[in-house]
Amino acid sequence: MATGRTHRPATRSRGIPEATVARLPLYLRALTALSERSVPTVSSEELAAAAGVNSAKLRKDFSYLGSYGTRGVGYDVEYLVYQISRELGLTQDWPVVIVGIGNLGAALANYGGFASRGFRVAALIDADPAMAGKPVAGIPVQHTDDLEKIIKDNGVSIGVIATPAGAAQQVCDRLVAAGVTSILNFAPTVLSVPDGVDVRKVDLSIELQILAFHEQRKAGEETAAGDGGLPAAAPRGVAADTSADQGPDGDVPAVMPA
Ligand SMILES: NC(=O)c1ccc[n+]([C@@H]2O[C@H](COP(=O)([O-])OP(=O)(O)OC[C@H]3O[C@@H](n4cnc5c(N)ncnc54)[C@H](O)[C@@H]3O)[C@@H](O)[C@H]2O)c1
Repeated sequence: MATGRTHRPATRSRGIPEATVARLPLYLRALTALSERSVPTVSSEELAAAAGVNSAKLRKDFSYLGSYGTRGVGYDVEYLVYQISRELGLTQDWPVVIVGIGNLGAALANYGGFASRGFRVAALIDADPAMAGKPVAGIPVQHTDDLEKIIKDNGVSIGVIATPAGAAQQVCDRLVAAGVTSILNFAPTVLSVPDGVDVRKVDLSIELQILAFHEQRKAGEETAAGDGGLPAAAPRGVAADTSADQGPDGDVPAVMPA
């Protein structure tokens, strides 16, 4: 039984390391922005800067995709978008269910960024009978009594949990029993899942706490500098790495099965 996240070997079956897989969405985001500006090619240095990654690492990552670019020209933006999308499994449609349609669940349902990245919100599920049938983002909310049927009918493998913490494990268990194998958890609790189920946790308050830690250090350094003494904390080249390539524990994140 794995807790919170599943443990996978550092290298996936197709030979692409997990750390590379975790950076692919960063490249894709940068490449999509270039594509929207109709930029035809990009150098590894430019793309690395846009993605916030070291350029040698980027070239190594792309070598796993069999993409080496052309000397003096760089990488073909459209082709790389296609290659990375294919590698991440984004060239197919992924039906997603959101469970818990309160403030957060409704905001997620209204977020257009899922559909544009191939994640179709197939159903919204909530335990409150008063919400059943009410449309949110144009989709009628369905009651949790029908959760298993909804998952099966829609062939859903990805579930988003936006319930209160106390309900999250039970919701998770039902999703997994119904066939969901990837869970994005917004509830502030650690979920237990069987092997083979991937869990990604999003917690904005943890991100804020990390920023607060850095703010505190900065304030300490300023005070010490003002005193004319040594800095209270050694200056630390803190990479502003709040990107998704690191989980909150600094581990390489588990990824959704492609
Ligand atoms: N990860 C983050 O950064 C972040 C940010 C905000 C909120 N949250 C968390 O997200 C969750 C939702 O927050 P919110 O503000 O939307 O709360 P909310 O109270 O507005 O909504 C919760 C919804 O879940 C439903 N629900 C309760 N038990 C359920 C169950 N067993 N099955 C299905 N639905 C159930 C409720 O009927 C309600 O509609 C909380 O756990 C909160 O702590 C996380």
